[in-house]
Formats: sequence, structure tokens, C-alpha cells
Amino acid sequence: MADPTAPSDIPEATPTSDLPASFLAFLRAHDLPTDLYDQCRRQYRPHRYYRTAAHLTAAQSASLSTAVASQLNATVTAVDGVPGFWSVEPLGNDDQDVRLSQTAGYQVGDLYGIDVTSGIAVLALEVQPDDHVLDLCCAPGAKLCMLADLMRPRGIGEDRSSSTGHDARNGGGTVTGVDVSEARLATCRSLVRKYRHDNVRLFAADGTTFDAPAPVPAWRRPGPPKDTGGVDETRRPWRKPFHAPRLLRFENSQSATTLYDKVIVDAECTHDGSIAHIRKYDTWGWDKFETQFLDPERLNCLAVLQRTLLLNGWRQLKPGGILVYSTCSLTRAQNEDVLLWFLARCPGASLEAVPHCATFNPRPLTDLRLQYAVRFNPIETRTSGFFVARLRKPC
Ligand SMILES: C[S@@+](CC[C@H](N)C(=O)[O-])C[C@H]1O[C@@H](n2cnc3c(N)ncnc32)[C@H](O)[C@@H]1O
Repeated sequence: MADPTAPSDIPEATPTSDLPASFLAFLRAHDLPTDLYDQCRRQYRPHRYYRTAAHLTAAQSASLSTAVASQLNATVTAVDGVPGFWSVEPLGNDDQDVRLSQTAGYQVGDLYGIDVTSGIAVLALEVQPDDHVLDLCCAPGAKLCMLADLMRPRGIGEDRSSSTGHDARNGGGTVTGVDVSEARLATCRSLVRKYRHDNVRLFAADGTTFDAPAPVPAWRRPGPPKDTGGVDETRRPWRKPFHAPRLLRFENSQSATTLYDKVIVDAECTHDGSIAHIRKYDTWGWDKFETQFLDPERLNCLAVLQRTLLLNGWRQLKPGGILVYSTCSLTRAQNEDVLLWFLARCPGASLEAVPHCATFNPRPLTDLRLQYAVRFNPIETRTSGFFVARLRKPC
């Protein structure tokens, strides 16, 4: 990746831009338009999105949307073609923040605040109730919770009685989340607990080398579950998980090579596409953004990290399985270049169309080798800026 602080031949940004010099240099180095950010910061209010929990019936979701609209003084509309997603647009003219966390629906766990582009990345996995899914960069856990929720049966109404132990209505699928940051993983664990996902285990580990096999949950093994106090030859303990419900703490020793049905690599990136996030630095101070994201040494390592995460995700995927690679960066270096590198290295991998994005009409990528990958431009789509690609492993 180019050094964002290096001098560039690209003309200086418009004098009206008051973005900090280091960010402007980053944009120039990656050929990203400055006015996208200037517009977004000055006049543009991105929509907020939320997703309803799987257990809600269609009628309950509709009445929740009415309640959210009134609590937030906003228009709430179902997103066409993206099941379970709703868009929230404030009615007032002021730059009011949409605080989904203040709604009653959020507090009782009936809705999750998550951008629709992240939802599209998760839906691209086409998760089945009995899939074992690996999320290699899972924290703080928006996508992981959606994955776990998608394994629950849909529209069975609100039933808060099954808050402990395995929900027998689940299809036996599991989600394994991995993140290198324990602090962020702690947030993820709080979300998992809040939404009572009992089919999720979390590991504080490096996703570039993580290789724990997919679990065989206790409720799926033949015979009655044994007392874990004694020696049980059919089980061996996991490398210590950061969080795991009792039934996912052990694996069947014969499953040591079990790969995952689906893998998501929502890679660490510069977050430059997330306009909502970028706007916050006006308040937090841009020096924080510079140290967190624009450090030249970090930027140079990022491309290698993204490639290595993708490659390891691919290793953990079953033949015939689907892997989704996504970032909230708009740079070529973190998206197209990573994919082209990967496709050259794994020629059997096929890029497939990303479903559920027709309503946003994203522009197709000009490089025909990547025509199925999708870029969400925040101004054109009124979403967060995002990149998603779906890859299939040959059988
Ligand atoms: C874009 S965020 C993931 C967001 C998350 N998927 C979600 O939906 O909430 C990227 C995450 O990658 C993690 N990360 C960075 N390097 C990693 C590594 N080597 N292995 C695993 N996770 C890593 C970061 O700690 C960060 O939480």
C-alpha cells in the first residue's frame, strides 16, 4: 500500500475542504474523491438501519416499526429485497443522531442496529440452520449476532422462556467468532449474552493462524451427554475459548479435521468508507484517527494482514462452502487488490454474485475479473461505504 504521507502528483484538494492534511493525503494516495467526504460531513445524513430479531412475526415487526418511528421521530421503512431490514430517516431538519439504543425494541432485544451493507454481507453466506460458520474478525459482533440469529426459526412470535440452555428449536448450527482484541471480544460477548445466543463460541486468537475445528455440539452427538467431571475419551477440551456455552466447550475427538460450511472475513481495515464513523472524528479529534488508522507502518502491514486472513479463512472452509470477504474501506488496495492477489493464488475459487443488493443498484466493478464483487458508495446508496465479495470453494 502506498505511504499516505508521501508527496503525490495528484492536485491538492479543494481549498474549501477542512479535512486534516493526513486524511487528504490518504485519499489522494488511494485516488478517492475528497468531495465525497466533504459532502458527507456537511449536508448528508446517512440512513440508519436496523434488523428485527428472527423470532418476530411479520405483524410484530410491522408494529415494532411504528413504535420505533414514534420513539425516534423518524420515518421507518422496510428495505426492499433485504429480509428483516428497516431504514430509519429522521423527520427533523437538524442533524439529529438516530439513537436506536433508546428504543424499547432495542432494550428488549427485538432489534439490532446494523448497517444494511453489513446485513448484505451476512446474507451472502446463505446460512442454513445446521451450518457451522466461522467469523474470523468478529468483534464487536454485529455480523456474528446476525449469523446466530439467522439460525433460529423465523417468525414464531416472542417467546422469552427459553433463555437458558440450548434452544431446541435451533437446527444445530453454530457460530465460531475469533478476534485478536480481548477488549472488543468482551463487547461481543455482552451482545451474545444480551440476545441469548447459545450456539456461539468466541476465541481470542489471531485469525491468520486460527484452526480450531468446527464443533460437534453435545446435542448432536450420539448417546446421552456425559458428566464432564470424569475422563471421557470421546471428548477433549478446546483450546480455551473466551466464551462458550457448556454444550460447545468440548469437541468430539474424531472431528479434529472438521472444516466450516461458511466463513466470513470482515477484515480489519482503515474504516474510511464508514461515513458515520469518519464524522465522529470531528468531535473526537482527528489526531485519534491519524494514530489509529493512518500510521504508515500500520497501513503497510494491513494489506498483508487482509491477505493472510482471507487465505486462512479459505483454508478453514469446506469444499463447496461459501466465504465472504468484506471491508468498510473504499480503497482498491484493501479490496480489489486483495481479491486479485487471492484469485491468482487460488485459481479454483470462483467469485459469485452477491444477492440482496439490487435495491441499491451498486455500480458494477469495471474489472471483469471482479464483476461480481460489490462496492457501496455512501452518497449513491445512502448506506455506509462498504465492499463485499462472495467466493465459492470448488467441491
Ligand atoms: C471491521 S472489524 C470487524 C467488525 C465485526 N465483523 C462486526 O460485524 O462487528 C475488524 C476486527 O478485526 C480484528 N482483528 C484485527 N486483526 C486481527 C487478527 N489478526 N485476527 C483476528 N481479528 C483481528 C479487530 O480487532 C477488529 O475487531
